[in-house]
Amino acid sequence: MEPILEARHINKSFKKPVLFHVLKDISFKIHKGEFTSIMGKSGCGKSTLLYILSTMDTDYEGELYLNNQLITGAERNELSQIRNKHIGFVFQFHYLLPEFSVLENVMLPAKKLAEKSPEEITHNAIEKLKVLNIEHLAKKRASQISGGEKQRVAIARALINSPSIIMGDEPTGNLDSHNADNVFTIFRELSDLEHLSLLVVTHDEDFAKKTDRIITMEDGRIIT
Ligand SMILES: Nc1ncnc2c1ncn2[C@@H]1O[C@H](COP(=O)(O)OP(=O)(O)OP(=O)(O)O)[C@@H](O)[C@H]1O
Repeated sequence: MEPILEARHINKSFKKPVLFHVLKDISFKIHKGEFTSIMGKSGCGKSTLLYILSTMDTDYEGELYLNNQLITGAERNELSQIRNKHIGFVFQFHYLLPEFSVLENVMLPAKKLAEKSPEEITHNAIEKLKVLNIEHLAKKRASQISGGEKQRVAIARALINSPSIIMGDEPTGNLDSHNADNVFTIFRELSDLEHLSLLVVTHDEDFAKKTDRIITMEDGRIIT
């Protein structure tokens, strides 16, 4: 099976305040429909790696492939287009625009991509809200909904452009156990039913144990 995402020999160093080799020869593949978690002690390099995998940081050595396309070395505009189209993000903090409605928040990445008509984008956004069982919140302002609901809106927003992969940085880190379980169940279904790939950095061992694979990092390396 072809990988959705492949990292080949990724190395990264921070130059300041002193030279620090933070990622050391990281190589792995993520296949279609695979639900993978990344674990490791604080400071081992998880967020730094996710930043590179998500194409936000281009200052590294090695190669990164998305859908078999080499994206290392791509120009800023091209990278931004690739990111909007193929990668969905869910963070610890939802970063919704509080004064915008739930529907408008979900539509934003599709408007940015500008490939579809406003009618189509609205239709797709409502479909995503249905998938996440929050259609009834469409007209509410993001500031008026609960933390668990906000995270579901953030997931709907991550899905709007039908990405190949969802990347999460501590997506349940700010949620109580009930809402964290809900997020896990949503991710599990996206993986099992929609064959979406998911790559999630987490400190939550219970969450990680239920994923298909755990990548464990230590001191900038993958150890398992
Ligand atoms: N811009 C930077 N300049 C220099 N050092 C940095 C920079 N960003 C991160 N680091 C260092 O790189 C190491 C890895 O940081 P990173 O945030 O990737 O760790 P992490 O595994 O995600 O930690 P946590 O679980 O606490 O979020 C840490 O020692 C951190 O202090």
